Amino acid sequence: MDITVIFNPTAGGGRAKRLRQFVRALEQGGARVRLYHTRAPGDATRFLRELGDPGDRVVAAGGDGTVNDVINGLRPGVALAVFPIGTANVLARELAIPRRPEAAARVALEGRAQTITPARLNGRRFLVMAGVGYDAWVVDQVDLISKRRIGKLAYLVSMIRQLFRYGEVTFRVTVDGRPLDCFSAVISNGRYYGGGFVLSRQASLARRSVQVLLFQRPGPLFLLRCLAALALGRLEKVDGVASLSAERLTISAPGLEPVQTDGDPAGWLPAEIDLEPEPVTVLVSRT
Ligand SMILES: Nc1ncnc2c1ncn2[C@@H]1O[C@H](COP(=O)(O)OP(=O)(O)OP(=O)(O)O)[C@@H](O)[C@H]1O
Repeated sequence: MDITVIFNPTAGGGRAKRLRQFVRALEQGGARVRLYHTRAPGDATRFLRELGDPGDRVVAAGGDGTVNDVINGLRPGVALAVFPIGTANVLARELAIPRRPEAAARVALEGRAQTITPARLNGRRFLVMAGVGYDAWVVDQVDLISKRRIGKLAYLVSMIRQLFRYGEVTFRVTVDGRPLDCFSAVISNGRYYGGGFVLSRQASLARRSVQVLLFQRPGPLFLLRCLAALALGRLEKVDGVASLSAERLTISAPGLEPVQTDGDPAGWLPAEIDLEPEPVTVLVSRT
């Protein structure tokens, strides 16, 4: 079996030792491994698009941002595997992909094939979620040097800093033709968010739709209530949070507003979100 491993050396603050253990386990399992170290954001997409034949499967060794770069360069019919060595690894958590190198290698070699439907933001695929407003500001303003040093805590610092801006900007989100206003929105393709928190109980990676969560009340206090509810997995029960299933939506705002997908900066509004026609095959644990 031929496997291409795309390794992001910056993911999770650097995990070279774990990568060596993972590659060794793949080779001991009989695979021929081609290893590529990414050099910059988006490099994995370019590399895979230019590569003639990636082999039987492509492994994204990194966090959600690395998986995002990989699925944007993945050819139809090639299976994706994940070695979760990023900071949050939301997708791997949702699909129960193990973190230990030997166990993750076993899944990459002989896991069960599961099809999932990527969503798209302005034509670029994402798997986990997209956001505008508060969470896009948090991602946009996170200090990358602190992220390397203190990991998830860097997000906490950015979250506190951005809290007081929440409510200043009104977004227009048109959900399957229905115009709605909000102060932030998260578009979720999967159930989890920011690690192990359940964002939406209705979302599913297997379903051909996304779940749109609209935050329709202003003010930091409302936002704090939402964050507390998120921690308890009850965000959709908060008065002032609307949760709608959708196949296509557009988002706009008066000024220059950032968007995030899968936890990384993804350009600026306006945005159109829809679903990829072709599903992607991901390898998951058999048990
Ligand atoms: N060599 C590189 N130098 C700098 N950035 C890179 C490099 N290779 C990839 N990237 C970018 O690094 C960003 C972060 O990667 P990734 O999300 O995989 O790790 P993480 O942030 O630690 O994990 P998670 O998203 O699960 O919290 C991605 O946007 C990716 O495009």
